[in-house]
Amino acid sequence: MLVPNTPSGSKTVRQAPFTPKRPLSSMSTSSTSSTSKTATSLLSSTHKKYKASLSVEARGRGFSKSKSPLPTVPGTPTKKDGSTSRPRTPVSPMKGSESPHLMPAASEMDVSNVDPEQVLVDFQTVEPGDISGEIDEAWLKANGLDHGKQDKVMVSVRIRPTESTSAWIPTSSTNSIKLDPAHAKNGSSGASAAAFNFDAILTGTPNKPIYTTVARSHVHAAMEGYNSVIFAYGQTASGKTFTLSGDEDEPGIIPRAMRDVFAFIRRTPTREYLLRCSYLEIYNEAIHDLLAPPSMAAANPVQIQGGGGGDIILTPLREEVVTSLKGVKEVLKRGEGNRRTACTDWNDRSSRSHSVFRMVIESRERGSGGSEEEEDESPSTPLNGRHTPGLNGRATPGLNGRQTPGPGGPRLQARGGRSVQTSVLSLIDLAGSEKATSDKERTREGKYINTSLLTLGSVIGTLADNAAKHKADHVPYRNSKLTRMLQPSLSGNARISVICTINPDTNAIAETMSTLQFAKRIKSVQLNAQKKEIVDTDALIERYRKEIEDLKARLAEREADVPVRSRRLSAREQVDESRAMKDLNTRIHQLTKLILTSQTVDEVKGDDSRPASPVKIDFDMSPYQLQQELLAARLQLETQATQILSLEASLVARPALPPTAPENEKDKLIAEQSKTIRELEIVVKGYEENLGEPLRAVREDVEKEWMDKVDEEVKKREEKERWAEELVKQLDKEKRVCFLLLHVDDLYIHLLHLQARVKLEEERRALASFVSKFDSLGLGLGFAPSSKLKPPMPIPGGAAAAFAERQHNRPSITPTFTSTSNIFPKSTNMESSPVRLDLKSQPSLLEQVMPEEEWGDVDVSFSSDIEVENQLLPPPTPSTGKTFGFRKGSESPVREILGDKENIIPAVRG
Ligand SMILES: Nc1ncnc2c1ncn2[C@@H]1O[C@H](COP(=O)(O)OP(=O)(O)OP(=O)(O)O)[C@@H](O)[C@H]1O
Repeated sequence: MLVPNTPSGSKTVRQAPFTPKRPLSSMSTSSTSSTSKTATSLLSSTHKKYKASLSVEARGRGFSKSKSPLPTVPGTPTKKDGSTSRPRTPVSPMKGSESPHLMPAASEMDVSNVDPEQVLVDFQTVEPGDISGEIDEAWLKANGLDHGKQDKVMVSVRIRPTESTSAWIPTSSTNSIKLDPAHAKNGSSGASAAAFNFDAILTGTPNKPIYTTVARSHVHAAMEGYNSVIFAYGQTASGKTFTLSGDEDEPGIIPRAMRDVFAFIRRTPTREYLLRCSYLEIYNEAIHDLLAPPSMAAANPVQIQGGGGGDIILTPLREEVVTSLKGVKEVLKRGEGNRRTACTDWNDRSSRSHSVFRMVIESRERGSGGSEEEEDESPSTPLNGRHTPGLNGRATPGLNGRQTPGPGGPRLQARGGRSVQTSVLSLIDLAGSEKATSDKERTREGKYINTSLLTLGSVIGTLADNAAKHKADHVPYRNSKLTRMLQPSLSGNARISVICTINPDTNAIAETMSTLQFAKRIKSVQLNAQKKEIVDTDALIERYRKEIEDLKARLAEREADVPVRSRRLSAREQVDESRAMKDLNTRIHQLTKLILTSQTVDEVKGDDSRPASPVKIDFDMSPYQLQQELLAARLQLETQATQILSLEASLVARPALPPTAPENEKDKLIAEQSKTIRELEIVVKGYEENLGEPLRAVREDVEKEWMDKVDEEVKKREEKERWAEELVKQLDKEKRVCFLLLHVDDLYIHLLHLQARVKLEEERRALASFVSKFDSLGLGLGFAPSSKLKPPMPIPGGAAAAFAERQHNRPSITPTFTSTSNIFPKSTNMESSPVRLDLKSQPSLLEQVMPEEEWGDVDVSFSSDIEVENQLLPPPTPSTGKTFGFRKGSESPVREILGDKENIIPAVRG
């Protein structure tokens, strides 16, 4: 069994997924492998627990790695977690945009925004915490591990720990590895059991020995002015990202290298440094700037342009100046957040792109700081109390005539005869070669990945052949973006260290064999890295002139070619073309200014350090170039407008999903919904065109025809309503008049009635006076009670008494006024017969309560009647007649019936 390469006594606590509960130290002691032992002893002296908080950079990716079990590899019968979580949508490269701190719109440390002279780092400015204390210099020297000085690519193999049986036998003493004979030709795989020899065979989980062995010398070479490239190559899930980035517990090569950079500066008091970082990825054969805001990165993929002498220019590529380890961590974190990773059949967070982290290191000797000349030349206040050496106004735009202009070019100025060294440290995490997966998107990515890796393989193969046979065959660098980008390094101008990661499982023998073949080929590539240094500042002007001429010639060539080419180019390519021309033009402009400025120091300094304004117009541009600029700007605006619209539409169309829903489900649903929306839009459009229009026309015709009729009907109805209203009003009026008439009738009858009474009263009085006269004359007929013997005899006052008696014996008479019509039928002559006898003794009209409302509008009241009667009648006298009282008791008038007539006598008041 393969054992992790952990030194005994090591305090490293991280456990490989395959060794869950056993301390690594105990495992190493139980090992029977001689190779492990060798490696263990080799590294034991350097192992201390790495306590630096480098985790920030690696957390995003490392977290899942440290927690997830070691994934199986292609060919493994069971897929990870039973395939339930597959396939997952790749993490969007724009993910970082969700987090504002991950994606600032523009970094203050963007190299175009800072004055390089103000961000120099030297041994005094390096924080003690930024220094790697883990490297034992003495141990390094003793073991002679400075492979960076060799002219060959340094090739190491790292074997990922496995829980199952390893098919490979590593021999650390000879740095070789071979297939277990049980699995060799005679075995199932059909592969050869021949041994492969490399610079180092590495096993185990700790990343520190890996850094020390395969990367540190190359990082130092970069600090000393050599271009250096370190990359990890291997099949998917073999441990490339773990090796380069690592995780929280085991920081990988990148974080360790950055710490080492600052440690190096701290140890080098004679120099000062300018550090710039960039981070990019190659995804599906397009290069994206991982430090640019996502929208910009998506709209402007990075282009590779060939510089003079085989150098390349990457544009537009953001470079961020870093002055501390913290700054590097932030840059790394931002870039990692934007990397494309996805869950594949074999790896939870498989890198779907090749990622390249670059650090441009410029340095120059520190000045004495005390000379008068330097004081004069450097009026600006030095950063962090340090003194910036004197300047002679010369920038260092080109190195050996081959230095790339634009991004990546030097910013530091060579001063006072002191040279500026420039080098680039590239740390590359390649995407893993893989078999077709169960997911379409992954398979498509896999094709791109495999193609570029194949191209890398054939480039390396040709280079190796050329080196072995002293040939100069064409190297197909241009067949992929990866090889095109690596061209300057692979063609010899860099120190290269390759870590080939392998999965030792028996089911991955073919892939591992292929990785080892690649490692073998690249081992034989011949390198010849040179330091890049500007020493002779006087010669610079000549170089500038030459470079200006070259650039002008290239520009003229392109401009001459434009009319023909622009017909063939797409809009996008035209934009790129105009951008490239703009770059050339800017460079010419800069260089021209620099030459002039060599005599006018202040002017240069001001121009050079000021960040370019985005709206600054370059009046030296030709009309054609300005037109191209305009076109490019317009196109960009249009693209952005379309992007905004489509983003808005997607936002609106976004279906409601529970916030807990996994990303892949959301994406899937959004995609489905967008598809449905598009289909519906097409259907609606078709409907509108084919059916909607005719239907609308028919509806309009019908509406027009019927609208008049409807109006007419409405008018008629309104008229009828008005007529009905009038009628109701008329009826009301008539009803009112009838009512009035009715009461006038009643009143009239009442008056007649009163007249009749007055007349009767007069008659009664006349009769009474006649009777009393008659009596006074002695003619009154009073009769004594009669008998048979005695006939009746007149007595004095007898007539009045007889009259009274007669009155008394008369039946009562009650006038009835129940209703006018009842009392006085129309046919009745009321004047002649105003009173009638009521033999049934019905209550008198005067006894009835007359409802006031019935009299409401008639100005007649009882009181007035009573007034009239009071005036007409004498004061009441006791009467034998029948009397009827009003309801008001003693105050009520008294009604008296006299014979056939009725009289009303007012009641006695008080
Ligand atoms: N030496 C190691 N010790 C412990 N765990 C390891 C080691 N190498 C890899 N792993 C684990 O294996 C898993 C896959 O590793 P990693 O993501 O680095 O593979 P990769 O080669 O980068 O894959 P891909 O090409 O798909 O991106 C991770 O969970 C990682 O933590």
